[in-house]
Amino acid sequence: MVLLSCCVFVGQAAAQTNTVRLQLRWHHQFQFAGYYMALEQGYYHSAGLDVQIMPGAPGIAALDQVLKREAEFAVSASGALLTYLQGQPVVALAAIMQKSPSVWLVRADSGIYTLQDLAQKRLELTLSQENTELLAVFAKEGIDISKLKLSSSSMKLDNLLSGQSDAFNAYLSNEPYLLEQMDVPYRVIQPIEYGVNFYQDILVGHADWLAQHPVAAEAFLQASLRGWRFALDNIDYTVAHIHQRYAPEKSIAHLQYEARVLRQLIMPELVEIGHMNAGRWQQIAAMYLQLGMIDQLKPLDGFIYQSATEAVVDYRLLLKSVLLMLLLMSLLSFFTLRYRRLARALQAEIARHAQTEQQLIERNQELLQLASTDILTGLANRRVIMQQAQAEIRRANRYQKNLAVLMLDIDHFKKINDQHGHAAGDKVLAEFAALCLRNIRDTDLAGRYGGEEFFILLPEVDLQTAILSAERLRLAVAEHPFTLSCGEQLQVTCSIGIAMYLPQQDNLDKLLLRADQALYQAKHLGRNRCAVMY
Ligand SMILES: Nc1nc2c(ncn2[C@@H]2O[C@H](COP(=O)(O)OP(=O)(O)OP(=O)(O)O)[C@@H](O)[C@H]2O)c(=O)[nH]1
Repeated sequence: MVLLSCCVFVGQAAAQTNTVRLQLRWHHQFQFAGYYMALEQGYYHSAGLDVQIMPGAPGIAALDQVLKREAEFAVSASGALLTYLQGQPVVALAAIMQKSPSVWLVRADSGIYTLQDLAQKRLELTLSQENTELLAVFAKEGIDISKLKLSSSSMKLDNLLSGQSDAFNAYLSNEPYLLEQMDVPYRVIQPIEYGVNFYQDILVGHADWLAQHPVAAEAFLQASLRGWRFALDNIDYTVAHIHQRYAPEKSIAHLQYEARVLRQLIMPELVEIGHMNAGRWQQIAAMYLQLGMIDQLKPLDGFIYQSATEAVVDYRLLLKSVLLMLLLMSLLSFFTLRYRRLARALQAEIARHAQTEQQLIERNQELLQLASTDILTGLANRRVIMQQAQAEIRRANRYQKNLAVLMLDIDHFKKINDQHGHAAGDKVLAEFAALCLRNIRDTDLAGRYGGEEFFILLPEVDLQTAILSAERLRLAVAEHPFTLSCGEQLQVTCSIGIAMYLPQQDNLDKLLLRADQALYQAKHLGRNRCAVMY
């Protein structure tokens, strides 16, 4: 809705045609090239403006024409600020020349080299507020202006050439060329060399008119600046047009000279054409105060043009911003979707990796289990039970704890295999292992030593307890009915050798040997019994 109304507003602004008069400050020449080109290139027309460009002439003060409402705009000088400070409703819209072309022109044979040299000489000056910088520079150098020998300018170089005047207020882009054509050597004394640097060729308007026609004012300004950009980018074309259409009395070479000099003063490569700096205007105002041309300073807000159609410009900016925002949002959405898709894919990949890792861990655990477990009985295998025995020996040593071991062997196991088959033997072995586990403590460790031989570690158990445990185990086996798969039940007994770890003087081999000897003794004594080897 806002966008729609702003478009309508802009459209209306362009649809109206305003007649506008521009008063130049001098005869037609390249000095006003931008305005001619804005007209010739149709920039004014596109902006809904019907522009009439009026040349200046001796006796016509461009700024006065605006104040008298004889023109809507004028090309004036920095002196326009003085007019404003004196209370006139003048507004500066743009400063075309960043450096002023106003200079004192003297003959090379005059013996005049400095501003001080000029102080005693006869000076030809167009006495207008537009030329105040040529006087300001004297004041800045501490030279009393009231003592200067000023005479009103003849506007021609004749007096300078004949010696009736010593210095002539000239435009850097104009009179020097004429002297060069006449082969008259000359010198210029520029205010800028003495630190006085006024803007020059200021596009000004009447404050009231600007307030009443904000859209037309802004359109005129922008079209004019566009015209200037075109003119400076196309000097040959512009010069030819000015020569043909406006200033046939000026040669192409003269216009080219003018264009070259003014381009250096406009400085389009360094400064945006028309740029005005409030601080610099303040300095110019301060100089007027120093010269006694004004009593006091005042804010320059009313003098420096502020686009009253900023709303229009803002709407355009808003439109651009909204479009930019939409573009950014689209890009953001695109990347967000893409990111989400990538994130999902990444999450799936991570989950897949985690699952694979888990499977690997489980597989490793299985392998570890397989490597450490006896498959038939589920007990620790010989390698593991021996490692555990070593660890328990170290612990018993370090903490001075008891450690008992039991070596178990099923009696006449060969017969079981022989009479009932190897599978039946396996079943008995598995059931025997389960019986062992059920009859030892959680802290005890059981393993298959090999064949029908088993090994049990009893940490922190003294001999008495070891004997009781072994006996309990033996009885449990003897009383347990081992049931074969065919349903037949077997009575199985076992013999158990008991040995105690002897701190400081024992090792695993010696301990095992004693347990084995005890087992041998138990077998030898008739089986189904326990024996101890000390
Ligand atoms: N079914 C089965 N038999 C095994 C396994 N490991 C060893 N054996 C058998 O166990 C029997 C052990 O016999 P022996 O060493 O003569 O001892 P025994 O018959 O138990 O006699 P004593 O130990 O003197 O009471 C052998 O026949 C082995 O083949 C096994 O994993 N499964």
